[in-house]
Amino acid sequence: MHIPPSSRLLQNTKPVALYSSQQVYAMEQEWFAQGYDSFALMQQAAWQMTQHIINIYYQKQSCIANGVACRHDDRQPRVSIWVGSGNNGGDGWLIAHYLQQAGWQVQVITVGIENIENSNAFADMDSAVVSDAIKAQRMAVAAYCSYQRFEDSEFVLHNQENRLMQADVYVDALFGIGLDRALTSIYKQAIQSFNQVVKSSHTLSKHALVIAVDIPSGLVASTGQVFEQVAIQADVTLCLIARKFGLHTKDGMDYAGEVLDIPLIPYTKIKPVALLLNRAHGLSVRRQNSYKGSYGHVLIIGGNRIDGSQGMGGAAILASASAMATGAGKMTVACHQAFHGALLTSLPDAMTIDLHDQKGVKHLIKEASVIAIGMGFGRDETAKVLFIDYMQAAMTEGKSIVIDADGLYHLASLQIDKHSVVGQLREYSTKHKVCLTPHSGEAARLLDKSVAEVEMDRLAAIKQCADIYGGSWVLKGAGSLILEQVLEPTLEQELEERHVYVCGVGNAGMATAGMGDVLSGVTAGLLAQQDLADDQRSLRQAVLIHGLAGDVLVHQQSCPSNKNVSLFIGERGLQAQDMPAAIRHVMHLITI
Ligand SMILES: NC(=O)C1=CN([C@@H]2O[C@H](COP(=O)(O)OP(=O)(O)OC[C@H]3O[C@@H](n4cnc5c(N)ncnc54)[C@H](O)[C@@H]3O)[C@@H](O)[C@H]2O)[C@@H](O)CC1
Ligand SMILES: Nc1ncnc2c1ncn2[C@@H]1O[C@H](COP(=O)(O)OP(=O)(O)O)[C@@H](O)[C@H]1O
Repeated sequence: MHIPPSSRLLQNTKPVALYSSQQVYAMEQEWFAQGYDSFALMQQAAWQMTQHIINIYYQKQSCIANGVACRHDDRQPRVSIWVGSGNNGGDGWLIAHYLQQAGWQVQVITVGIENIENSNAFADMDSAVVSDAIKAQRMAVAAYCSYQRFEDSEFVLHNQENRLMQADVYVDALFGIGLDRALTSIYKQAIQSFNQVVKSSHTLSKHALVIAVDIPSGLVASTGQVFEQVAIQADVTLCLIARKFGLHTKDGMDYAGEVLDIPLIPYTKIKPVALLLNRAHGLSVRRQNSYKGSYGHVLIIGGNRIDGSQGMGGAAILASASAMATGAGKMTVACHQAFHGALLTSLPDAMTIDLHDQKGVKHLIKEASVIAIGMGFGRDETAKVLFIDYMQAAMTEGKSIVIDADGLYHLASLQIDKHSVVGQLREYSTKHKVCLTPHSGEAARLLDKSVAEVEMDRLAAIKQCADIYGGSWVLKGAGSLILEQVLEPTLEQELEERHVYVCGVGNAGMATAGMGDVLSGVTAGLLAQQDLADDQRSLRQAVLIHGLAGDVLVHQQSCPSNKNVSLFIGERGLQAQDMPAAIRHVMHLITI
């Protein structure tokens, strides 16, 4: 369900625990070890999903006229249920059975099932050798649910466009959490046909409903990966037992639709792989008796121009404007002199210094409370020397540090050189705040991997980055991941695995140049404000404020006061330069 950002801002939405497939299997095993029966659990799952399907369908069909619900269409709904050979398919067979009992017209399409048993339906039901999926299939077949094999050439050739196949509701029970590798061709074909059949069922006045059992088939529950962009496009996902990590990061966000939980088994002690965050921490109001020095001094080091190549002054401008928009007290920008004029035109509140004035910049590092380094910093050898010099100065002075973009590029190359700065940084980050903000391309370089490898398992990638370099990390992208360093941890904290957070806000309008510079600015701006509590100026708070600001710009209903503040832009055409105004707005809305 799309939650308007206003509710994210104002409601007390708790973090949602997210789990991997392996963890959900472990929960099931814990449950069965207590003596509970697996087929009973499947029946319970299917029964609850059936009730949801009926309710969702009629809710969609109904309109409220003068407070009275009226239906558009009184004929029995048609449902097409696509089942695979595993337990997800078992759920599908039982849903077919229950919906047929409820009077629905049911058609089951099987994929990857060789033999459908239609005799001795209840024989051997208790035998351990009969899998739950087979038991479910036997029940549905014995109840005369009609079914058809997808593999039958007749189906593939004639039925895709056949109007008889069209349904009001499509249920995807091909794969659940068992999908762990790229799809073989028959499944790929089946998923593509499913999406096509759904599309051809849509009419001008009616949109067929797609419901995924547990997770849309094609989407990997533990990673959010979809292979070759082939997955079921669901309107609603009925998520069984525990919320899957893959529904909220990467491709999951494009395929899952609204996610409804069906918990089935009570509380588990298994620690989630991540927590989904939708809401920023409320900010405390400022003391009236305060001055600019109370809110910190941010030094942005970036915005370089290498002779004969493109300039990157915009990166420093965007980062500094965003840091100021969070409420930082003072700002100095160390950028190439060529950009000082442009910077002061757009941000007269900032002070400037030449990026190459090493003595001057190092003096300012002493003065500043936070340095953010790397945005448009340049990647040549001279820039690398400056990077090392400024990093060492910042560490000597005990400053909070944000490293982004070209700063991360240099860090990766220093790791290859086995330069002492990397070790120093890891050690330093155990006592001081250091935030590193790569996207997957930058993370790949830092880990000496391909981008595809990082994307395949973003959770593993962010953990590896933190292990190698220390500090707090965000791995940017749809559903950014955040892993924060605990400063001077107790022995207990050291042993305990840290939480990874998933950012549940933000939108694809933010996939545009300069948005990362904005995030570094927000991160530095918050860190500078020492009147705020640790949670209020953490890296995850920065990522949330950044995402919420993007949402404020894209969703008109996002903030009640938008009527007066014309912030609405929409996804296409949103620019990084639009963000500071929205950041200010979010800062205001979350101040309590
Ligand atoms: N075990 C239980 O008690 C419950 C399980 N439930 C359902 O069971 C599902 C999990 O069932 P399964 O573990 O059988 O897994 P699936 O039904 O998701 O997958 C089944 C099979 O597909 C194979 N497979 C994986 N990737 C493939 C690919 N790319 N191409 C071809 N075959 C591939 C796997 O090896 C496995 O044999 C859950 O998602 C949920 O829907 C629910 O009924 C709740 C209770
Ligand atoms: N589809 C999306 N959904 C949510 N956030 C996004 C999306 N695309 C980009 N963003 C966010 O926008 C920012 C882009 O950063 P980055 O790729 O570093 O941009 P640049 O290098 O141009 O500054 C990140 O914080 C990222 O998480």
